[in-house]
Amino acid sequence: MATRQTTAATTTGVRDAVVIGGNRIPFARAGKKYADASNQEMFTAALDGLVARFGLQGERLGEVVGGAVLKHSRDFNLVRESVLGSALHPATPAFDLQQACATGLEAAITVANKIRLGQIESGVAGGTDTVSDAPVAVSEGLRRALLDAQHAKTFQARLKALAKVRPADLKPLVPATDEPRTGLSMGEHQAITAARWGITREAQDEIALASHQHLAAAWDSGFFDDLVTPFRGLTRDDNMRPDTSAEKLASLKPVFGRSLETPATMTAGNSTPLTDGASTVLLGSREWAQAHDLPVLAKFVDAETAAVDFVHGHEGLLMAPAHAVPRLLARNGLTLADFDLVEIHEAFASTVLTILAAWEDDDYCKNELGLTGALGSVDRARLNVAGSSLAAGHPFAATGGRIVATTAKLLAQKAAETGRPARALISICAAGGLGATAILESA
Ligand SMILES: CC(=O)SCCNC(=O)CCNC(=O)[C@H](O)C(C)(C)COP(=O)(O)OP(=O)(O)OC[C@H]1O[C@@H](n2cnc3c(N)ncnc32)[C@H](O)[C@@H]1OP(=O)(O)O
Repeated sequence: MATRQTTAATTTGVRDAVVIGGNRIPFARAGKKYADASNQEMFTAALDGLVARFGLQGERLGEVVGGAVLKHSRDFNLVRESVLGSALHPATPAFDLQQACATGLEAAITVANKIRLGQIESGVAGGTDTVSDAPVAVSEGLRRALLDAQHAKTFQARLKALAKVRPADLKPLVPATDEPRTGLSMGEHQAITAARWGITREAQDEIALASHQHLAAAWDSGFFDDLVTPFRGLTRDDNMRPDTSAEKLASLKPVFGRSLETPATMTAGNSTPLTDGASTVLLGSREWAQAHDLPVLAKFVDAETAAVDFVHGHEGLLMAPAHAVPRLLARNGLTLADFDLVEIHEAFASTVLTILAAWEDDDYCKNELGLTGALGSVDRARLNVAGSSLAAGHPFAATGGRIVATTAKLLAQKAAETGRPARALISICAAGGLGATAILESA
């Protein structure tokens, strides 16, 4: 097992960063309601909804941090441009960051840490992604010819540069969910991991059904009324299928893992659908929230990221959160049983199940995680209780913001219901063998 420098307990001696609230636009099926919406339009809409909700018009915030996984080259300053197009004060700094599907959570970690260190008083974290307006690149041959032609000093030189273009160079490069180092899609990678852990089709469909049922119940109860603002005529996540059933899910044909020796189990129903959308979360110091007369939903306690060597090693592509969480728990003196809520991003239903199985496996925890035995089990009644990415959809960079805002509100509700503090664990896997995890507590 590769050794990793352990981090000292750094959570003391810094002030609290709190989650005040969130706003996202409803998530939309790819190619449907937001087919012609750009990342900038979606992120600005999510941001403006947040500004309106918390009366921040003209406010100069400490920082806005976010990003997109699929970005046009013209969007090099996407988040700053969105701020300039929003009702925030134009002197609000902003920057883009990107950590694949963990982008939104990584943005929240960055903003929370700056607040905790006293570098900023307030900030917004978030993300946006569209597969409908994805950038299409040109081949290396065409790109080189176009650049040479642009730099040519004479008409003849320009023609000479363009004459180098071959018919094969005209083939566009469309983005895919393939891992550059293996050529396998994330679905194919996860199918291998699911087969290795013996995850059944029934267990995956059960997770998918629960996701749709929980999300639909949350929408019906009004839970999202102060977390989502309608956009382009869409008022609810349109990936959600309140009428789906175990029978319908069982009838779907497998789409990933069909070339494996074991039966293929991953379908369109238990995999995240391709989705467009954007999300934002407002964070601040307690003092800033109080001075602005704003509510506090939760405290952003700590975070941990991890990466796995899925290229040369045998670990699954989406298993990094399994490695990050034990380190996060150890640093905070906690066990899995100490969490009232657990939010595990449903990249695929089997991702959730392989991570849960890994934590329950004595040998894996000893050999891969360096623990003395199994990390433990997650009470399923505490898992993704307001639905997750299978039902809501997964606009890659926007998922983290959705999860942080949802979790913070769930924590506030839980604490109010029980009269006791509540704690939540967040886990998000990402392309490239990455994973980001965090702990939130009711304020
Ligand atoms: C770190 C990470 O997050 S990694 C994850 C990154 N995300 C991905 O890799 C995206 C993976 N998903 C995909 O590539 C695509 O969504 C696929 C390949 C799984 C499916 O694509 P499509 O075939 O276009 O999906 P589509 O929405 O049309 O669904 C196929 C069928 O299943 C049905 N279906 C899908 N979900 C459900 C459901 N929950 N209940 C009932 N039926 C369903 C659809 O109605 C459709 O039926 P039809 O053919 O009769 O119309």
